[in-house]
Amino acid sequence: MSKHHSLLQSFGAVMVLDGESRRIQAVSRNLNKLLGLADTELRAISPATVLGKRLSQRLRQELHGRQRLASPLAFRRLHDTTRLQVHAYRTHRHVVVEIEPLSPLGKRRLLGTVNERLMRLAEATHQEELLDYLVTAVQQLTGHDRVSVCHFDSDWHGLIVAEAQGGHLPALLGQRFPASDFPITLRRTYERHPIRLIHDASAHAEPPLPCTPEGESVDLRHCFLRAPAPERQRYLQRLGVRGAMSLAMQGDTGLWGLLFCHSAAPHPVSPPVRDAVRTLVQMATQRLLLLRARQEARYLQRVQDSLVLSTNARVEPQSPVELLSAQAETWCSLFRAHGVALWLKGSVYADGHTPDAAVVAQFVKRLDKAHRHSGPWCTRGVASEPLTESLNMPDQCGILAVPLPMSVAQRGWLIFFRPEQVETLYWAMQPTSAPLPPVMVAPSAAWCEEVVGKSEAWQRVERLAVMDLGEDLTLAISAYEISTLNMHLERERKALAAANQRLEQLAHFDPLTQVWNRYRIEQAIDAELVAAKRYGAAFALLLFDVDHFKQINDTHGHSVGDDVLVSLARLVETSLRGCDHLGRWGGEEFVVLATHSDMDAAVGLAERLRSLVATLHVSGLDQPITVSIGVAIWQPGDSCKTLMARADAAMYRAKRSGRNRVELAEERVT
Ligand SMILES: Nc1nc2c(ncn2[C@@H]2O[C@H](COP(=O)(O)OP(=O)(O)OP(=O)(O)O)[C@@H](O)[C@H]2O)c(=O)[nH]1
Repeated sequence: MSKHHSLLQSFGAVMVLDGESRRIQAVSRNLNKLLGLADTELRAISPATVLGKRLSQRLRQELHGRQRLASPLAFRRLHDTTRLQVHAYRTHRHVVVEIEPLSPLGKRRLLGTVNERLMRLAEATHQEELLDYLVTAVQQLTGHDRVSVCHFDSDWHGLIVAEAQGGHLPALLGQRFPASDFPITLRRTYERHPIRLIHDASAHAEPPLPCTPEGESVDLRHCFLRAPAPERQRYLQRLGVRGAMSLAMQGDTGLWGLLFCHSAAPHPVSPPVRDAVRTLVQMATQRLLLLRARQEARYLQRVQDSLVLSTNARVEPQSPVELLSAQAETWCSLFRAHGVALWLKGSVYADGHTPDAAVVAQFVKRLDKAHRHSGPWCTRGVASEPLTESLNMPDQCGILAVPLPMSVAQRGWLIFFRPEQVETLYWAMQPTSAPLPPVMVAPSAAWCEEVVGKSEAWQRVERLAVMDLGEDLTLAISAYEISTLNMHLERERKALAAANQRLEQLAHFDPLTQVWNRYRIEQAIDAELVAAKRYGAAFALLLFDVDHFKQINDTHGHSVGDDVLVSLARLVETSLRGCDHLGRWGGEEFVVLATHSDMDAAVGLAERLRSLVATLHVSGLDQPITVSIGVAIWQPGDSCKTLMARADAAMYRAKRSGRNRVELAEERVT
């Protein structure tokens, strides 16, 4: 335990009791003065002599099983007008009682003033207004020479953001205190004891006097009256400060800042004023957090408003290139960036000031390895960051990159770039490590430093917002990929349908005449045979053959022969009923399947067709075209083969009987 942990400031007095709070084991030297006791009396006192019987009993009760008094107790000693305030807490072995005089300040008046200040604080709508009002109000209450608010940045450097000046100390507004001024142990202390009062930094600190022979050193680390550590004393001296009070401004994620009250001369602050300042600071901090939360919410809303992508994308999906060219400007202004790149499946899409595509790809490769989790990655010093220092990014200083979880195996990246922002920082006091310039400057003189090679810092809210944007973009790109995939599928489906149709055509139609081929007409005949067998519905087959076709071919050429076949098929097909079918049986032979037809109807149809064909005129052919037709009527027990054989025989009979005729097939002998 370092020595100063058992030294005390003298603006109050301390009594160290045993663990039972029954016996005094040590007191501070000034206790007798505070209580108006003779030095000789000190050795013989008990808690009851100091506090009175009732209060010492109450103290024992309240500390029973508790670490500290819930709130201070006030008392007045017999025959004495001074009111005193008592605080007490337990250490490992002792109970430490701190006693301070209460100034006869009009408590009512103080309350009224504090209330009025609180109301004003609660009405502030901007951080600057709020803090300016806070420092002014605190200075009026405590009378310190200078009251400042110091805000910590993410590196724990403190910037003085508001200040009220009484004139005796130099201004610190806009200056910074290095993080080394606020070591972690000091910051932790503020979590436990949000207020620190140093009445006189130069005052001689004293150890408590042991009152019993076994009196041992007491740990006064948590004592409000503890003396400042020697290094803190020196620090304040360098600042020209003797009286100091500081209060923690506790944010939701840690210490937001500190409120400092400094005076060039020793400066006491009575307990009620301290309480009032503490209330004001707490209220201001709450208000501050609320204002910041509102500001962040407004910013996030703006980012949300720009996230129409996913909704739009569902209606009209855009490609990554389209997305980027439509949104890059908005995104860059939201994230205060001068360039943005989108890395997807090995391709880089970029807008604004970005490094070369090859450099982006290299960066992504490293990032993918080094940064496995789903949150964003950022730096404000590309050249000094191990991941990026060897990459050629001359125009970039800051990078904010968010992964896009496109698939389990592969991530895309959305990357924002910020330029360098040369910043002049004003530091409070010369650094102790730096040698002093030959001409002595006041040790408290500020010095300024130009910070190069850094971009503006990426704010917490920006890192949150970029995750929203990343998610939205992932959705938009996935929607686009799905729609492109669907488009391909649709195209393939159509191509397949067309191929199927072609296949069907080839399989079922005669390529020359476009009427059914033999295979298809046979299928139709078989189907008709099944129906006829089941329902007894008669049907007929008409087999016809062009007369002297060889001679047409030989005389006029094959192509005229083809024309004859095509014209004939067209003519016959168009003159048939919808329920009858025409098929090419082979060569110049055709078959008509006449459904629901008995002998009369079939012969009638054959005759009609025969005379119709005789009227056919084909260009390049001056002779009439005639056909010989054999008609076979379905009989129970018929197959396609037997029916066709009968029709064929009838047709040959027609040929033999002089052509251009219809012959009815003989009935099958059963
Ligand atoms: N142009 C053309 N000719 C074909 C086609 N298919 C078969 N032929 C010809 O049709 C002719 C049929 O002749 P034949 O079987 O002797 O009969 P025909 O000359 O019509 O005599 P009859 O039937 O007895 O009146 C042959 O010369 C075949 O080459 C075809 O698709 N186009």
